[in-house]
Amino acid sequence: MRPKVAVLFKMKSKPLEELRKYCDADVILYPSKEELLSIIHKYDGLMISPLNKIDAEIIEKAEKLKVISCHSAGYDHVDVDAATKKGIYVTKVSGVLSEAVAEFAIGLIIALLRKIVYSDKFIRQGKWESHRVVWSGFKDIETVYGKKVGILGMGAIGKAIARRAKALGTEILYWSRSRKEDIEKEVNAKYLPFDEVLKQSDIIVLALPATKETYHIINEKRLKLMEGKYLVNIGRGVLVDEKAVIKALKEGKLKGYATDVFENEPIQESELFEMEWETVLTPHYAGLSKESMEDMGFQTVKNLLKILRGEVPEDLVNKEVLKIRPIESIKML
Ligand SMILES: O=C(O)C(=O)CO
Repeated sequence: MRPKVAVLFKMKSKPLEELRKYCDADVILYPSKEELLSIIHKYDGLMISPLNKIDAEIIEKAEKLKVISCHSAGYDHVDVDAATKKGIYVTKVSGVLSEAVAEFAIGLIIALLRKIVYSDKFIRQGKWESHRVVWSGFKDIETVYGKKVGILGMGAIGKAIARRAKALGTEILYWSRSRKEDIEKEVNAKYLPFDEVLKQSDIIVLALPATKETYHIINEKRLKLMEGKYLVNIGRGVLVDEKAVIKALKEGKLKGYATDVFENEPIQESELFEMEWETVLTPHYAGLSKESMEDMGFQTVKNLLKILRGEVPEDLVNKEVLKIRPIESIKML
């Protein structure tokens, strides 16, 4: 029997065609939790985006499920412990998104310091009455050139940001769980303790995954080390205590916050919306481009098919699952 797979996001057509060569695939776009709870028992495989939350309750009902293939580098939207206990393999994608996300991070940095988003709105609202309103009204616009950029998290995305930031004429400081001598050599990046990166950088970029250790890693106490600096987040919303960031922005302590990610997504209202000069906000799409989405779709399909063929993919997140349900016992293709 062909495996039955549910695709819960808008996947590009070519990878979907590839999937359909081997599996019966239902595309069910962003179902509610209730909807998912009522259908999950039918599926051998699940393909999801970061906006599809798969919690322990859903996993409990997933009687036949063997694999959850994430169409993302992050996998914090899946209860991986619950999946492992049930013998469900969880995979992510690696590499294919790094360039797209890094490019976006640089876009956020430039937009934040040069107020590009603010100015666009300014013109559209008919406020450009004279050159004077801009030249004497727009205060504290800063160049990126010559700044110190502190990158927190030096994985593939962090490195891709470092290369681009270097080309903008900045100095690179970084912290990561382990030293990355390759990037130190390549862009002369300086490895420092976490808090030193916060203290010594002008622009701090979060490129960390969401884990128990990184939850609210930028909190009220750490924001005190960041007075007069800019913060850019292309990791996950939960890396920052959003309330503390809002407070620091309101008090003029944090100079600006540009983020693609939020503590609760999709975000409908926030005090951040009112701070048009100090913030740049985008709806979690740093990885989205025609090129990256297709590459990512193929990798997500490849990971899923590998597991259904009884093979271990490189991008397996929960290696402990191999002891709970041996991979050979899955073989459906
Ligand atoms: O791949 C991910 O985890 C993303 O959030 C891309 O924006």
